[in-house]
Amino acid sequence: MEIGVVGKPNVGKSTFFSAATLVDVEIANYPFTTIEANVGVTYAITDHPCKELGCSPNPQNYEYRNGLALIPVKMVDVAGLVPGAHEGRGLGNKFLDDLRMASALIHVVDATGKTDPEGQPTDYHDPVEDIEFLEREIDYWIYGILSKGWDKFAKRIKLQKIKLESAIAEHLSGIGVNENDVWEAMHKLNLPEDPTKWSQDDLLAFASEIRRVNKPMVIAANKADAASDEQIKRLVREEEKRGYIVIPTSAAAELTLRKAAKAGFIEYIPGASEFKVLRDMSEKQKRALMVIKEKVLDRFGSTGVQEVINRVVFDLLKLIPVYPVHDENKLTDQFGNVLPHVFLMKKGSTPRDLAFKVHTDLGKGFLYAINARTKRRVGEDYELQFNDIVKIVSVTR
Ligand SMILES: Nc1nc2c(ncn2[C@@H]2O[C@H](COP(=O)(O)OP(=O)(O)OP(=O)(O)O)[C@@H](O)[C@H]2O)c(=O)[nH]1
Repeated sequence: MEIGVVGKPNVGKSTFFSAATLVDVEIANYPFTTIEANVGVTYAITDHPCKELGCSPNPQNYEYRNGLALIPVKMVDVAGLVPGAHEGRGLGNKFLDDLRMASALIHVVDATGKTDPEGQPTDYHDPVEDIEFLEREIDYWIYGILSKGWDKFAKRIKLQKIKLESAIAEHLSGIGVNENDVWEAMHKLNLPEDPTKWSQDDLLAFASEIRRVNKPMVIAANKADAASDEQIKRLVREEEKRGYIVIPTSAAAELTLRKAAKAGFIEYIPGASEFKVLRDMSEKQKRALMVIKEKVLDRFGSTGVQEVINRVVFDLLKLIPVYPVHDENKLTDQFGNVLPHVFLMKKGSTPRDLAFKVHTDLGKGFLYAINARTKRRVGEDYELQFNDIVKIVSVTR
């Protein structure tokens, strides 16, 4: 699972990515390694079960702070969004390759409107247009993949009576589309069962629908510190009408706060509405932090960056944190570590899905699970809940 950060030049995309991935904690057991420069680790942050249960955890694949769980998530800086990217213009191909891997997107726009479509300074450019522009780029990209050899493809499917959803899903598997996505898109548009009857317009509409289900997007209305209330209100109103989550952000403020925290000047937990000064600073540093407090934290409640990440993980991707344990009474693993691991599971997942995520053998030998909160046995049909603590009982153990 990767979150892609996209945006045209100069909107603050790099600042957003740097801020989001600047972490002052190192976790030994990331479920992934970062090898490329544009790949980083960010955190989804939410209440930890110990906050409610009064325990003291020994986290191994996440971080714990003040009752919060910081859960690592992979983030990719998707560079190269320029008009015509879908045709390979500019960094187009690299752009599309990074896009292909992303499960969800954060679209960073300049809420002040002071950046033109090519990323140059301007008096006013409507950020709403940037959002429509990115949608079009992605739509045409998917359409391009689909329409290539479509007639032949459609005839073959019809002739050989192949299931349409699975054939299209296979055709689009390179961008992470599955049969369910295809089914959803087809039914929403009421497209004919016979693919030879699909027009070019149908294909484009279908591509658009696939984009909606396969590349869900949150809008970061960046440089909010420099934007007027009116500008932000309008952007939020326009885009919420079109189904988007829009969050005012100040990536620059978040980067400054995280750097100051990393250097030990302040205590700051991403997403917080305040910070605590720990050490004496120069006048200049103090002033910079004062400005952030007044222009960003007091005005918006936070810098917005962490909220964007949390909304992507918990609302858009509908992931829920679940903690597997060995001992449902002590909430520990075999070695006595309290709630050592967390897994982000798709909402609707079952204990068996969790078992498979922990280890294939555990999944294969799955018998039942115990909900550590209720101490009740739950079966395969149980739907895992946010912050569940679960003991898996398997024949392999
Ligand atoms: N006022 C304000 N300025 C910001 C904010 N975020 C970024 N900037 C400024 O916007 C300019 C562009 O930021 P970058 O992060 O380099 O923009 P980018 O979108 O990554 O641009 P490229 O690297 O050219 O693709 C820089 O001068 C940043 O300091 C913000 O939240 N508020």
